[in-house]
Amino acid sequence: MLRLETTVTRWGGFRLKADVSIAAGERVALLGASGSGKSSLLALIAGFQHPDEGRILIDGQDMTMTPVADRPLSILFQDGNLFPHLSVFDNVALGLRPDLRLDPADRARVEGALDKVGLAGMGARAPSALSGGQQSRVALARMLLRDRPLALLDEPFAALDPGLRAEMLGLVAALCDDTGLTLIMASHDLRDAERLCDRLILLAEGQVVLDDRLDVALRQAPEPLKPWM
Ligand SMILES: Nc1ncnc2c1ncn2[C@@H]1O[C@H](COP(=O)(O)OP(=O)(O)OP(=O)(O)O)[C@@H](O)[C@H]1O
Repeated sequence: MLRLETTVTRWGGFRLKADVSIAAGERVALLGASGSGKSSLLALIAGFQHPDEGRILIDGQDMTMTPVADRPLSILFQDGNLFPHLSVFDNVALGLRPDLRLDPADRARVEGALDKVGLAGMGARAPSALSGGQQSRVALARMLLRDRPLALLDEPFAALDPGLRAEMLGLVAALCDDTGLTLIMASHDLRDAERLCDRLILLAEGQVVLDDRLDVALRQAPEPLKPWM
């Protein structure tokens, strides 16, 4: 579903190199120290940045220079996912109709998505009237409606307490099970990765230093992973 064909990207002294294939339905955790290149790699896949060398293929199509909006993916960041001046309902509805022109069937789908993430009846509220966990759920409901086959998550729940974080990761896992979503999640936390992902890519200084099934990596505990265990 996704192939980074020897992409090389340079920013000043930093060089990010990736040669990675991800199959449909895989759930990949991108782990690495601060500054190792996790967000940069996601930005490359999303199309916010373009590589200096190599190609990015999605479903066999060369999308190296394709604009963000034309790539078949949705993105969830740690914050800044919601528009503060729009209601919760409208924030979710944007996933379906960016112009917010909704017919009754669309409105029912938005209500359905809110229901699915446990926010039924909260559509009229402003995002500021929700807790951090609830705000994450709104962003997740929008992702659900966007219905794109590839989801990029950049430490989306890092600001939440451990209980809520586990709950949100469980919700995303259920969503993946339901829809066969392919997922790539940047994280600092191997335990978070374990809750959701089946594959682990470890980055260090812009290079992939480990790429394996998560359960195998946890069992074998190779040297580069030891500090994370
Ligand atoms: N557009 C850019 N312009 C200049 N430098 C950039 C740009 N994008 C990324 N970098 C550099 O790339 C390096 C990797 O940063 P990146 O944010 O990808 O790391 P990270 O692993 O996501 O870190 P963190 O866990 O702190 O979010 C940093 O040195 C950063 O300054």
